[in-house]
Amino acid sequence: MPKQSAVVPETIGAVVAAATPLPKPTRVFSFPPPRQPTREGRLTQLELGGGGGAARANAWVDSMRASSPTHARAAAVAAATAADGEHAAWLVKHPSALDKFEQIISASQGKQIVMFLDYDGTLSPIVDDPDAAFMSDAMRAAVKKVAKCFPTAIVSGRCRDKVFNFVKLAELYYAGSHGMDIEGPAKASKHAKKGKRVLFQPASEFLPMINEVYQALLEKAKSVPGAKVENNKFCVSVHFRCVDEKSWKLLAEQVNSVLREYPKLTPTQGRKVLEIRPTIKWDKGKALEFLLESLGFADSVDVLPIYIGDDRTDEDAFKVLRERGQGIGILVSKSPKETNASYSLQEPAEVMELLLSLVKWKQQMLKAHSRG
Ligand SMILES: O=P(O)(O)OC[C@H]1O[C@H](O[C@H]2O[C@H](CO)[C@@H](O)[C@H](O)[C@H]2O)[C@H](O)[C@@H](O)[C@@H]1O
Repeated sequence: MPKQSAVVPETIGAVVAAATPLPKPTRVFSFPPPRQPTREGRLTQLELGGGGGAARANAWVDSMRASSPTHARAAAVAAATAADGEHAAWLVKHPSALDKFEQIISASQGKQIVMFLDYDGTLSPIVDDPDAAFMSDAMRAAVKKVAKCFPTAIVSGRCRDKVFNFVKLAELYYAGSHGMDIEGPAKASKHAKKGKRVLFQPASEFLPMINEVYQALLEKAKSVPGAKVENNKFCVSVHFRCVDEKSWKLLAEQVNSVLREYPKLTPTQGRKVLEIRPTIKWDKGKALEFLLESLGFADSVDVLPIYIGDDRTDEDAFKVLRERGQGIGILVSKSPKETNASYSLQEPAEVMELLLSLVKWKQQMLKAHSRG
């Protein structure tokens, strides 16, 4: 009986990565001090098929198939017992944040909680049409309450304006385009004047290139029924969700053919999506650090960042928290996945439950404090 295996982010990359150096990142910014980009979920053009053509595009399509819920479900039916065992073992390593609420609360003793929330799959359910990924009013109300208690930021792969139009809460900070477009606080920032919000866009020089690639991908995707191309300002998403699986390879090859002309762009795999972005050392993890610094917590031990996300790109943020040895990463997933997060939640409904529990706890603390 085949064992259902966790989806390892490096699946696509590992085979070719050994032989393929990362493309040289272009330096377009100097904050914070650059580190090596993570390999997780990031594909070089060669891995996508740019240097080897069809064989590597096949490898990528296989990876997307293996990680698609349809196939995960089929495998789960075939190996239900093994999968249950595996899930139980995974939950021991990444327990439910709801079950371990007391543990989370005790980690926050004497510290300022700062909330970081991914959007798609975390605050909103995954749906076929990316333009219809609305969050519920109840979720919005929960996020609003959270933001009254703790500084709160949305960190999304979406274009910042678009994610703002979904969330519609002016009191939050927003990092769009996988953190490449940040509207953050200026209070404690060295980047702008006191009291004002600042914009930080480390990939701004890529704007013309991204627009060009968006147009080219739009044109190419026309030949693949169901394909959708989304302009996320500093990156572009090519959606496979509504494409017949038989045509995934064709779409991957179309993406290849465009990217071959743009060595400064890198594809990353998300949930039935390929995200094309500038090859710079910037990601959701860097955005988290930037926002913490802007809030005045750069080297502080008195802060507890909590990051909740569901996707491979969120791993960059989980990794930063793990490396800092500070903060709590929570992965939203119904199935076992290789992750740097410490805790898990199954779906957006559980995210909402956790947010409301945090609000309730904070309100009780304030009440107790005011009573003396
Ligand atoms: O960082 P996120 O806020 O999670 O954004 C990542 C991508 O999310 C969106 O795509 C995903 O959600 C869609 C709507 O549910 C779904 O149709 C798609 O298959 C998912 O990949 C968004 O459309 C992308 O642009 C984001 O990059």
